[in-house]
Amino acid sequence: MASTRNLNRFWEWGRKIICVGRNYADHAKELKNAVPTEPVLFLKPPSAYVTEGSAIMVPFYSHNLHHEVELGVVIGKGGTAIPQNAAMDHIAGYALCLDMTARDVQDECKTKGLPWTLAKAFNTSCPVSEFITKEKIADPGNVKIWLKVNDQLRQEGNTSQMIFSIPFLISYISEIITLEEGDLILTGTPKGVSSVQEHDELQAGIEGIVSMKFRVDRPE
Ligand SMILES: O=C([O-])CC(=O)C(=O)O
Ligand SMILES: [Mg+2]
Repeated sequence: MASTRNLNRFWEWGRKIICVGRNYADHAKELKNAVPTEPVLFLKPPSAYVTEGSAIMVPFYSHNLHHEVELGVVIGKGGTAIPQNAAMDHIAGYALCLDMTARDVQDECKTKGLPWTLAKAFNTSCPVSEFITKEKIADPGNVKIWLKVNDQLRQEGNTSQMIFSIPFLISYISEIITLEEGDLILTGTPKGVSSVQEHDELQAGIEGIVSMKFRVDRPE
């Protein structure tokens, strides 16, 4: 049955944000990580969402906040162990997303063998664009995503470079974590991640589809 709830403001639903790491070989390599043979997964809480008009806040405990531009997939129909050949039917649409990462804290977590929660899940760590209906992206496996800091191009990639495809990810994730309507999957970032400072302006887009703008700030 079709849902009567409006996914245009999916970030208000309070559902899961499931992130895929190291899904582009060029980014895995730039951080000197091995190219994975299985998806690397982590989570952000819904309190991580921030939309245009509000600032991205540098966590007080970090001095190296990185941007990671990623294509986000918004789930329209939930499911468990969704077969790859049915995966596209479970998508309601897309959003451009930033996986903001406290890289210094992540490095420390890696060294100590600790989870990435403090590096990835803080308030405002998931800026999102407006909701993009499924029809607007004919092939999510072939769109160009980009990000500029203060008008300087830092990241540019194509989702065709993903190691694990969107149908594969939906199938893989849903075998472990049941997907629900309103969930968001962040599909990983291409190379070019770099540091941002308070007062920087981030601009990002999916070529021909959407663009968005965020300012970076630091709590007093
Ligand atoms: O922190 C990382 O490098 C892993 C990650 O999120 C990504 O590859 O998008
Ligand atoms: Mg990421």
